[in-house]
Amino acid sequence: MKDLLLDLVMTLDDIVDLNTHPVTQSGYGAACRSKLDSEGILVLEGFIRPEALELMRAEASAEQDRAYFCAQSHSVYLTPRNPAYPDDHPANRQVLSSKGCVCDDMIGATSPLRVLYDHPTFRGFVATTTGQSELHPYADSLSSINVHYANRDQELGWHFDNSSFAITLLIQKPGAGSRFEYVKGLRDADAGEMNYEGVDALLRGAIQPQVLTMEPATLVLFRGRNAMHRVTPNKSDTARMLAVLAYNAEPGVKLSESARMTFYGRLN
Ligand SMILES: O=C(O)CCC(=O)C(=O)O
Ligand SMILES: [Fe+2]
Repeated sequence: MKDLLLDLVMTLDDIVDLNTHPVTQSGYGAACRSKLDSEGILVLEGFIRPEALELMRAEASAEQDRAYFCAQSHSVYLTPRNPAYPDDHPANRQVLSSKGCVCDDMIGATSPLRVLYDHPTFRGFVATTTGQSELHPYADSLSSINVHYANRDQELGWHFDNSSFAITLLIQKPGAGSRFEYVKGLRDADAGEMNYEGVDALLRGAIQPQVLTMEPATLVLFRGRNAMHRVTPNKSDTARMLAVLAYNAEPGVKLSESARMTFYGRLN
């Protein structure tokens, strides 16, 4: 029985197209790192093999009814209202985000998403590519692997991420809409430079963002801390399904309770 079970669990080789994306080779990680450093985004098309992708898609579809859906208005900076500025100032201007989320504790132990997330080779590749010496899962039971759903008219409003990098994997692409748009280097968070003029110009449509067209099976590593980005409304009846793989540079980190309540509707 145990052997039978082991046979059913996919290996890294089953999940990742290692011919196209040799994550086992340090030279590949180094090349990916220089691309991520120079462009702020790394797009690895066809990263997931078709059978593994189909398994991920079937699992994500099966869990969709249990997703926590929330709609919020928030500022581009994801910060509370700053009373020093008027409501229409870029620091306070509100945009809308609406999505469903399935948390880590609902992803099965043998899911290819979890095998990938936990695999030391994959983790080492992500560490090399992002320039971290080590990477750890979240210490809470919800935040490490998430699956996001966007149904018709659901969108992610313009924002900067708090985290230094994000890894996403598109599982299902809708028939129309859900365009990922971004402007790289629009602020310098660590220098405290918020670039209100640039943000205002983007919100007014005076700056045109870059558009990333991605197909299912594409792995994206993105530095969203200083790149303003959004996902436009889904304009079809096919849900957009996207996995987000989150790691921390240090062990023992939990997502804040307020963020867990907002995005997941629960703490554990
Ligand atoms: O859905 C995406 O492609 C991007 C997700 C994102 O920007 C986020 O979760 O912060
Ligand atoms: Fe983001």
